Amino acid sequence: MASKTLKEFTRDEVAQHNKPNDLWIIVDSKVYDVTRFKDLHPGGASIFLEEDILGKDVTETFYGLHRHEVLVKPQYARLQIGTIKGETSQILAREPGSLSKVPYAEPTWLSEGYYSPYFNESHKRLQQAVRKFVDEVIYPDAQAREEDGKRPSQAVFDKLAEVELIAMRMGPGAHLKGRTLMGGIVKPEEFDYFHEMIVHQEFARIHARGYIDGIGGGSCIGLPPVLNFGNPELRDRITSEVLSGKKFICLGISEAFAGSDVQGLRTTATKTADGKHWIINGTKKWITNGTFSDYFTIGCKTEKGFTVILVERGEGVETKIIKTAYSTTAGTSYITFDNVKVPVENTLGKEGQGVYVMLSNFNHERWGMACSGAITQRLIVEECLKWTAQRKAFGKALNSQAVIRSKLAEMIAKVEAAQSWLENITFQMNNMSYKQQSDNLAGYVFPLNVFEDCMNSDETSYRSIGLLKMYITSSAQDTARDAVQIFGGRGITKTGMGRFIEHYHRTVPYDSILGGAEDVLGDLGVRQAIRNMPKNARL
Ligand code: HEM
Repeated sequence: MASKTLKEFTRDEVAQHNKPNDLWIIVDSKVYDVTRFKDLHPGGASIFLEEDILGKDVTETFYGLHRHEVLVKPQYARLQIGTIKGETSQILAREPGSLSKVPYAEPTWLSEGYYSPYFNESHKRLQQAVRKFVDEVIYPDAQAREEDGKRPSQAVFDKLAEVELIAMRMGPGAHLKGRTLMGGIVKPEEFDYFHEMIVHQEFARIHARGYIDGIGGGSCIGLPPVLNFGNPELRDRITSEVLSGKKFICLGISEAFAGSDVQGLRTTATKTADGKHWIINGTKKWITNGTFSDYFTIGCKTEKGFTVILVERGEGVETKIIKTAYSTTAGTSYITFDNVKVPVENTLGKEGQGVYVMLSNFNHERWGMACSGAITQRLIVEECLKWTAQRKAFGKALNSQAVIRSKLAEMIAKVEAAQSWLENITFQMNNMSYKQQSDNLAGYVFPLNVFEDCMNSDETSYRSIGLLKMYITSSAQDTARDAVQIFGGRGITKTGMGRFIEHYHRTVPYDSILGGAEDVLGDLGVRQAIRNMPKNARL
């Protein structure tokens, strides 16, 4: 609207423009000339010709049918010709980087007037900067890519790399050393799991589940084995390429033949006669980011057992897209390896000990998913609180119905519980060594039947990350179902008012399957508790 001078009108003046060939309306103290637009209106022309619309204030009707973003789009914003004298707009689009004032739309630590024992000034600085970055850089690309299904734009990866967000998404550690994080607002040595939680939670605010995986789902799980088990040359080269956003890596374990059952995997790696190379044959399925990855951290069967090997894209490697319920922007792929020759130096960890390599990042991955799962659920609470306040049915706001309030109560309680539990676990992680985290928060889950013998004999784990993730993903599915009921037909429609609800409901099962299926994780948590029952405990 910057180029157009807006005039001021009285409500009486607007009311004069009440004919089909001269039609103005008022929305939130702004005056729109919709004379020509009415014939292009996606909701039809006839609705503008009603007595209560022609020349009238239609704010309430408008917000019962449209998201505010409609008026912000340039093609519709230009319909505004003026404002009402002496009035100011009440409804404002959220400023990039700002916090929501809707109750429960933000976790307690970001809500005005509340306190938290966990977060300090550097956490707050990071949260503000990442939220602005997400609003300005990631959200627009995420929404466009969800539409066209293409991979996230390289320009976004370049910007992510510039502020070291790709590195921060890997969590605290040596890979952050010497890097300038978000323009220097957090020092690498002070970066802890709460900082990482902030990054995951802010990223998850884009209402685009496939895109979240598209901008780094593969590297978050494919790079750690290289970081922790690759030889120094390999580790440094690949880490630098991936963290600079120039190259991409993914983790390939599951196959059409087997997922959790590693013994059932069929991809083989056989050594050449001179012992210098592996020859890899086999397939992988459901590999996030596979279609655009340059590197593949894959599980193979070798003479000595399960082994993890890094494969570079080249002769014999083919990737093709798998269409899943979420967007192809995640690059979910089917991969074939036909006689792929790989130097033995690309072996990650020891031959036959791939299970340790694979398990080493499992807890971290699950916890990361719990971070984003807790926040996407919260976004749905915000959508529902807004919708039930602005939508009228039987002459009253939806939230005046007890049955609606009861659903909202359930949703709010779940999301608050999820975040509190997550923050507690994150605090434990910050204060524990890696071994203590494995012993006390995780235990091995994948696949229990085969690798029971891998478990630490001194394991004391019973505050389980697995149970936390199970709770978040199962309550998320309840919330998705309730939200669809609240939004009705709009909750199953890909455009308009309920589009984020439709998206959430369609993609919410991802978190309950990826990184450990919900039931398996729940069972693991209870088994750990049972194993840790004191021998002398009696009623
Ligand atoms: C400046 C004024 C308006 C603009 C720019 C506008 C724009 C739009 C757009 C873009 C849509 C497509 C759905 C969406 O993306 O949300 C739509 C749908 C619709 N609009 Fe409007 N509109 C305006 C005013 C109105 C008014 C005053 C009414 C009510 C009398 C109305 C009734 C509808 C209806 C019934 C639909 C279909 C909604 C659905 O499918 O659920 N519009 N409008």
